[in-house]
Amino acid sequence: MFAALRRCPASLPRTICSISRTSTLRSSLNASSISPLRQASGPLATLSRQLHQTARWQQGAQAAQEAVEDEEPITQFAELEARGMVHPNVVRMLTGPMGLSEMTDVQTGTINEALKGADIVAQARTGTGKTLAFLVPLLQNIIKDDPSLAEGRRERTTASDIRAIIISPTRELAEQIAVEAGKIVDRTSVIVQAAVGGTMKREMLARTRKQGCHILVATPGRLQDLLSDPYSGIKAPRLSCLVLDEADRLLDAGFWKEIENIKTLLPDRAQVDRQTLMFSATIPREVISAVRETLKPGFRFVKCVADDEEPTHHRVPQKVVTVRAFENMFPALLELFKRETARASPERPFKAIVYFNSTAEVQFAGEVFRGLRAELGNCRVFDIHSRLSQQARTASAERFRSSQSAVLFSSDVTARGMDFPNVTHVIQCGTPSTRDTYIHRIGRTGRAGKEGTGYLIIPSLETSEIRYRLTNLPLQADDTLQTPKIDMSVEGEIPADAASILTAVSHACKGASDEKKDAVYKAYTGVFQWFKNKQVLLDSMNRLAQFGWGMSTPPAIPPTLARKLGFSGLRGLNTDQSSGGFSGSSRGGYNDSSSSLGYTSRGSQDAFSDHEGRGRGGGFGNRSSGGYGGGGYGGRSSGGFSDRGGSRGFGGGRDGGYGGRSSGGYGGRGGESDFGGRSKY
Ligand SMILES: Nc1ncnc2c1ncn2[C@@H]1O[C@H](COP(=O)(O)OP(=O)(O)OP(=O)(O)O)[C@@H](O)[C@H]1O
Repeated sequence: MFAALRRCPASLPRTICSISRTSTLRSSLNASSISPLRQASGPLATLSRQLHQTARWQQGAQAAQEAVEDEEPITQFAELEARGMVHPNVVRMLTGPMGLSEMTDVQTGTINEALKGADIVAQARTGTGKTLAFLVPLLQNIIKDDPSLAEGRRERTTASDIRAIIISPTRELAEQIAVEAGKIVDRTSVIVQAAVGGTMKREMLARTRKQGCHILVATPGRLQDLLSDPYSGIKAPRLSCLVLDEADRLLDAGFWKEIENIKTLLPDRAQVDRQTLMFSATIPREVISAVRETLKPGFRFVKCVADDEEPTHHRVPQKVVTVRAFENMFPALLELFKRETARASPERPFKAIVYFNSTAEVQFAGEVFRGLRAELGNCRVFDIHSRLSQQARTASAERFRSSQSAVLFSSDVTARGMDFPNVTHVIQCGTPSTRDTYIHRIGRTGRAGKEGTGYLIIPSLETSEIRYRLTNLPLQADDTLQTPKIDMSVEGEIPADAASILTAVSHACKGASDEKKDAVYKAYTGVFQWFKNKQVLLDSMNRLAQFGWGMSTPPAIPPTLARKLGFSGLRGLNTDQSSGGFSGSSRGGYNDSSSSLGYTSRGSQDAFSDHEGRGRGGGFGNRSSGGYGGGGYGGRSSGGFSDRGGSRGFGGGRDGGYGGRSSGGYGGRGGESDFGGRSKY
């Protein structure tokens, strides 16, 4: 019942409010009685009609508001108009062009309360309509304060009359929210502007000065810059609402300082009353504790996911594929793409987002898989990450959004809030940095009631880590792919289709730029900082360079950096940046045949034994299906990787084969590209 949504006095311990769908009560106020239109013509007649409509609506709204004060909450958008709670020019956009009728739980839980002016912290699963849950009351409250804005007369306004500010952690999300806001204000005079980093500040300012602004959607850095710039002209002296979308992210260490600075640039709340709305799919307890003092007494915590419930959607199965080693990752990805593309239908084409934990991996995957498009039925391949210009980021996002079938390789710039239509698969390569990151990423599929599938592909050395990081999630082991199990370092017979995948990936990786491989190699040292056994990590990275990328010398790590990473003195470490080239000599401590370095099949088994041993202790998800936590994959029999069909060899010495010697230089690198691992926003 809605009564479960309790008031949360700021001075009392936090109240966690749960919410459930309620039955709809018919309103005593009929929509047609609110805004009857008289026949008239000409601009004056139109203006008079609009003012009359607004005046009538205001009267109706007041009466209706009083009548419904104690009624059940509203669950249909149309009722917001019928009960006089939201202006018809807003509601009819929602129910008309936007095609919405029933409100989601989080909308029911927040819109009613936010319309009354309460501060709100709302937590609801991904893709459940949180954006409209704050946009609708925010807009209505602006109209309530200034009814002349309800009509679409487009009167001139200024850049210094901002009534609401919405802050989003990422640029793409800010732009998306601004587009959504632009839709619902369409029949009003309310003006929406977006201000995001990476775009021309001058252009934004010129546009905003010309058109004015009532609702500003911004990223923290750009907002702080605009508000603190005395010449920007951007001001919010009558600010009535502040929204923090993805609030937990905005309040974590990465943005906290900027948000605090922004608050000092806003009107004093003692002088100008302001509503604060905070939304996210994940709101840790600490966030509530941290913000309690800054919220008005009586704020509501609308929690649409109970603590003991899974935070992800039941209709999104989530599978974990464990690959033997780093070098199995891309073959597993290609095998999965091929299988899922084959299963797709014209009604439901394959559309996937693939997340990696570093920008370097995203860039490399983009290059490699663009070279493999023929294997994917020519489905489009995009990448998006913080190293692209904002223009290129926006272009990638837009192209992916409008594609029927495509793969988007992404860093966490798209992990939160992005509403790409009809994403069928979210594939996460490597364990995400936090459980919340996993939840937000998986939330890019299965949105607004649709189906979707999640895959997590992890190297076996991460098995114990995911049990630690990804608790209380419905993860299921999946060992239906062939390539994850193949030991690339030993010869053995493998099925023809798997061999063909390995060959294709091998060619594509060998053809990819050395610079990107170097960047991935260094990025791994950051991504896997948590991994204690540095020798095992280095061995695994070197296996990737050798068997995955066909390099005879692993990329170099400068001595100073090696020291910082705890890599100094490790077996197989190449610190010689000037060695330049695939010498195959012992200088880099790495070549195809050097068994002393532990790159024979046995050596690699040893490298993983630590984790395989630990994996045995627990298992994960559906243990009976095997393959996860059940120990390592067995060694291969000798005999050479060969295509069973005999058409394509996969032997160590063959061109294009794994472990083959490569020609071409591997020069020393200037600078440290992408070191530090985790992708930035
Ligand atoms: N009441 C509704 N009925 C049907 N669809 C809706 C409704 N409200 C919103 N939607 C649609 O649902 C999709 C997801 O909405 P939205 O992006 O606001 O989700 P979200 O909860 O903010 O997700 P995230 O947690 O990922 O940020 C959008 O395409 C939106 O148009």
